[in-house]
Amino acid sequence: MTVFDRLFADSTLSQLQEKDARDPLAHKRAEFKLPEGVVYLDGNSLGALPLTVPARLARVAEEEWGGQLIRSWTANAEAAQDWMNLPDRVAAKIAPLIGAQPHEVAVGDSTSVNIFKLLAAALHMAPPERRVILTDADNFPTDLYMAQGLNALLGEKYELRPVPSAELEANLTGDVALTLLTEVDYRTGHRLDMAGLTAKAHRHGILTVWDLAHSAGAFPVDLNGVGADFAVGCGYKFLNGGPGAPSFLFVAGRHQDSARAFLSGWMGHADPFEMARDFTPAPGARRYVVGTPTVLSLSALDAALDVFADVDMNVLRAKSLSLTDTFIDLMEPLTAQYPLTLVTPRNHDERGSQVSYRHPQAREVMQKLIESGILGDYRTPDILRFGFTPLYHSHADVWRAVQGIKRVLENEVLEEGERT
Ligand SMILES: Cc1ncc(COP(=O)(O)O)c(C=O)c1O
Ligand SMILES: Nc1c(O)cccc1C(=O)C[C@H](N)C(=O)O
Repeated sequence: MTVFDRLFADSTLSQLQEKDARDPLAHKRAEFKLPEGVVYLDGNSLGALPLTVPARLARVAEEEWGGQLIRSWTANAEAAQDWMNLPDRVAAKIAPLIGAQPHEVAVGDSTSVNIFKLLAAALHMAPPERRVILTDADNFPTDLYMAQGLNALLGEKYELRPVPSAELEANLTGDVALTLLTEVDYRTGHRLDMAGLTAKAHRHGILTVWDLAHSAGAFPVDLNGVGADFAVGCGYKFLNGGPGAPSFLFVAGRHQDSARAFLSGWMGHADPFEMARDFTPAPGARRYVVGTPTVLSLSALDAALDVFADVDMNVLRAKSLSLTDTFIDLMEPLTAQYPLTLVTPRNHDERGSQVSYRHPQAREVMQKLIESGILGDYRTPDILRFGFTPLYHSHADVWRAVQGIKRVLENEVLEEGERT
């Protein structure tokens, strides 16, 4: 780097630091544990640890489990500490982040399992002559696999129709029973027009199942505002609930009488301890809670969600766009010098909170980046993916990440022995 380069780089950094000084969310970083010397750009895969979580887990383990033992299922209900209603309390915290009412949200199981529950409910509601499940050809594999598995159970009655995202709208036709779409593509970061697609689907009598894995906690989501029918999302990404955190599902209030919970477990019963022989669903989305709530992981997610209590999601979105714009701008010279291609749309409405590039040696580049403390993701076949979490990233972090990427591209990956 020449003296002039350094001058330019320094002034860029100081401009970014000025932005950070004005950042209304800057104080949130202190609420997370982030290791020194690491730029963590993987909160879209596993969110960082909120500092309140370990103490909460210790309390649940030592006092509620160790001390109260089985009484904790119902003890301290007045202080909202009974385990039995923990899934509903967590649902009530997620609801405002996704534009839902608390009774429209259930928390528990994995995203995959919740996709199965909602596909089953929606297919059962759809007119029987509609035989197509429309999905994005590049949807996350588990979404495709769950649809394939359910269809096999239903005797291959349906056609799973995967189409490129640009052709989704044209494929909203009268034979389609439902759409199964992920709002933000896990590889490219491309964000679908959820409002537009939902409205058009409804005009054609099609139900919508949205996967919000890369949306919830990343920007404001307004499920009721767009009239969505069903949705699922992950607890461990932008909601920071920890590895394997329970997932959430959403069933619009207007569908709750007609949608059926086919995985009808006793914890979704209106009165589990009545021990009745037949399933009577609990009111609202609670009927989709299947078995015994996973108290430890629900408690971690419950504590993690408190981070959002004082966060205006519109401010969070503005910061996310500023971080991703900054990253794209700083990376621009590198795309001219190296075989890097931006695959995330520059248009704000068309992206989530991640930025991705294609690179022919993406796997090796990401390996080197991780070794140097810049933690992003490699995704097949050639994607470098960087997730930005406005709660704990600064613009200076973005600058540091780009300097690190530049160093790796300059020094490391193109050595002959490492070519694949
Ligand atoms: C779009 C999408 N859906 C679902 C999942 C995960 O599902 P599960 O929580 O069942 O592993 C992921 C990531 O793991 C994802 O990116
Ligand atoms: N869910 C994951 C896991 O259990 C282990 C490792 C990574 C993940 C992921 O989050 C993958 C992810 N959904 C993705 O966006 O690629």
